[in-house]
Amino acid sequence: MRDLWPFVRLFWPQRIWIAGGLLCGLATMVASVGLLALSGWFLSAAAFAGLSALSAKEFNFFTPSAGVRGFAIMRTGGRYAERILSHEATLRLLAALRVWFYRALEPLAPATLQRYRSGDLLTRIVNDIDTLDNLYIRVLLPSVVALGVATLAGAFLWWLHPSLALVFWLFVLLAGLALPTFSSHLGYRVGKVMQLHSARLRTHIVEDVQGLADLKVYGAEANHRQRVLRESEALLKQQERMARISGFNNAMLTLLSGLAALVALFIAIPMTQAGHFDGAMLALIAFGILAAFESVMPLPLAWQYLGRTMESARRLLEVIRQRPAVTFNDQLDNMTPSEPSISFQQVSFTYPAGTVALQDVDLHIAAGEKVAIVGPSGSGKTTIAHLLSRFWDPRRGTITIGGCDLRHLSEVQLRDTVTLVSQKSHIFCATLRDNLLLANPQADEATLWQTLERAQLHDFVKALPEGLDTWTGEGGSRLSGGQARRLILARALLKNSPIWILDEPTEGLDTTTEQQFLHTLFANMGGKTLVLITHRTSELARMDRVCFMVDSRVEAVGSHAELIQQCERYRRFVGMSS
Ligand SMILES: Nc1ncnc2c1ncn2[C@@H]1O[C@H](COP(=O)(O)OP(=O)(O)OP(=O)(O)O)[C@@H](O)[C@H]1O
Repeated sequence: MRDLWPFVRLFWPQRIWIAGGLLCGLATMVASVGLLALSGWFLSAAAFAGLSALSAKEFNFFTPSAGVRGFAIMRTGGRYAERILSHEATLRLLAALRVWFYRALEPLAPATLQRYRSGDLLTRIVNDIDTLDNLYIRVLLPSVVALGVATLAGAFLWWLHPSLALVFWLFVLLAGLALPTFSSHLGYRVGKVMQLHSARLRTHIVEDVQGLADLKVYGAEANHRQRVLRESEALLKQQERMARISGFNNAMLTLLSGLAALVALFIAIPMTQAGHFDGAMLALIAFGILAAFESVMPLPLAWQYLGRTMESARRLLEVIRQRPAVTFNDQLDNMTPSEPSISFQQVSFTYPAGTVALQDVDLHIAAGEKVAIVGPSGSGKTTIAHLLSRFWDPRRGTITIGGCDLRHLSEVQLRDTVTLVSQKSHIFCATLRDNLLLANPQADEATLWQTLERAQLHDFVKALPEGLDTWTGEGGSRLSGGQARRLILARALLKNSPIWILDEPTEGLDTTTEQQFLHTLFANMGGKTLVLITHRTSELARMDRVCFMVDSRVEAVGSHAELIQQCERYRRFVGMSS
C-alpha cells in the first residue's frame, strides 16, 4: 500500500474534479435507490388503496409520482454530470502522472535508463500509468459511493426499525468488505502476475518488430513467434483466472443482495402485522435494499484489481527511485568557462557493470584546437565523449572546460558549451524543420536555410515538394545515410556551441560521402574546439593533434606526423610498417 502514496499526492491538484465526481456519483446512486424504493412503494400502496373506493379516492397519487419523476431526473442528470466530471478527473490524472513520470525519467537518461529495455519502458509509461487510473475510477469512486449509500439507506432503515438497519449493514459488510478482502486475496497474485506477463509480452513484441529485418535474415522468426505465443498463453491463463474470480464475485454478490432483502422481509412482515408500518412499506424495504446493493457491486472488482494497480505503482517507482548517474546543480550557474579548452587530469572511469574504460587519462586540448582520438575498438574513446557530456562522472580525477570543473557547471551551461554528435544521434520521426528547431527553437526560416546551405543539404531540401516540412520517417528512415549525417551536422551548426565532440560521425558512409561530410565539417568549424573520435585514419593529417588510446590509457599524443615518427604501435595502427 505504501507504494500508492506518492500517486495519491498527485491526486491533490485535481481534488475539485474528484470531489465533484464523487458527489455526483453519490447523488446518482441515492436517486437510483430512491427511484426503485419509491416506485415499489407507490405501486403497492396504489394497489392497496384500490381495494376500497374510499381509500382510492383519498390516495394521494401526485406527491409520490412527482417524487418518482424527481428521482428519475436526478439519476439521469447525476449520471451525466458524474461521467463528465470523473472523465475529466481521470484524464487530468493521467496527464499529471505521465508528465510526472517523464520528468522523473529525464535525469536518468542516458546512463541509468540503459538498464531497461525500450519495450519495458514503453509499457511502464503507457500501461502501468493507465492501470493506476483504477485507483480513482475503480477503487476510490465506488468505495466512497458505496459507503455513502450504505450509510444513508441504513439510516433510513434504522428510522423504520433498528433491526432492519442491522441486517442490512451486516450483509453490506459481507458484500462490501469480507467478499472484496477475500477476492483481493485471490486476485492479488493473479493481478500481479498478469501485469508482469502483459509487460513482458509488449517488450517482446516491440523488440521483435524493431528487429524484424534481422529475424528474417537469420530465419529466427519462428523461435521469436514461439516466445510471443508462450507469453501470450501465460497472460491468457491469468486472464482466465481473473475472469473466474470475477464470476465468483458476481454470483456471491447477487446471492448476498437477495438474502439481505429476504431476511429484511422476514423481519419486516411481522412488523406490518403488528401495525408498525403498512404493507406497502415491504416493497419499499425490499426494493430499497436491492437497489442499495448495486452500489456495493463494483467493490470486489475494485479490490481484485488492486494487486494490478499496486504492481504498476511498484514498477513505476522502481524506475524513478533509481539514482541518476550524475546530478546537476542548477544553482551553480555563476561559473562560466573562460574559453573552450578541455583538460582531463588523471581521469579514471569504470562502468557500473565493472568494465574499466579509462585509467589515469591526462589530456589537454587548447581552445580552438582540433584533436582526433583514435585507438583500437574498446580502448575508451567513446567514454571520453560521454564523460565530457556528463552522462557519467569520472570515478577519479577531474575534467575541466576553460578551467571550470564540469561538476560546477549547470546543465544549461554545459549543453550550451558542448555539443555531442555521434553515430547514435537521433533523428526524430517528425519534419526536417522540427529536427532542426530542436537545437534552436528561435531560429527563423532564413537561418534554417542558411544552415542547410552550410551543411550542404540546401539543394536536396529545396527539391523536395514539401521542403522543410518533409517527414523524416522513424529514425530518419526516409533519408539516405549521408543526408541523415548532414541533418545532424546542421542541427549542431544551429546550436553553435564552442566545443564539438564528434563520435564516429561518418560511420557507415562511403568514402566519397565521408569526404564531402568532413569537408563541410571543417569548412564550418571556425574557431571551435573539435574532438573527433574516429576509426578512419584518412583525416588525421588535417588535425592539429592526435590522441592515441590503447587499453583505456593514452598511449601517445602529438601531431599525426610526430606519432608516425615516434610511436611504433601508432604506425602499426594506421597501417604503416616501420
Ligand atoms: N554502457 C556501458 N556499460 C558497460 N560497459 C561499457 C559501456 N559502454 C562501453 N563499455 C565498455 O567500456 C570499454 C570502452 O568502451 P568505449 O565505447 O569507450 O570504447 P571505444 O574505444 O569507443 O570503442 P569503439 O571504437 O568500438 O566504439 C569497452 O570495454 C566497453 O565494452
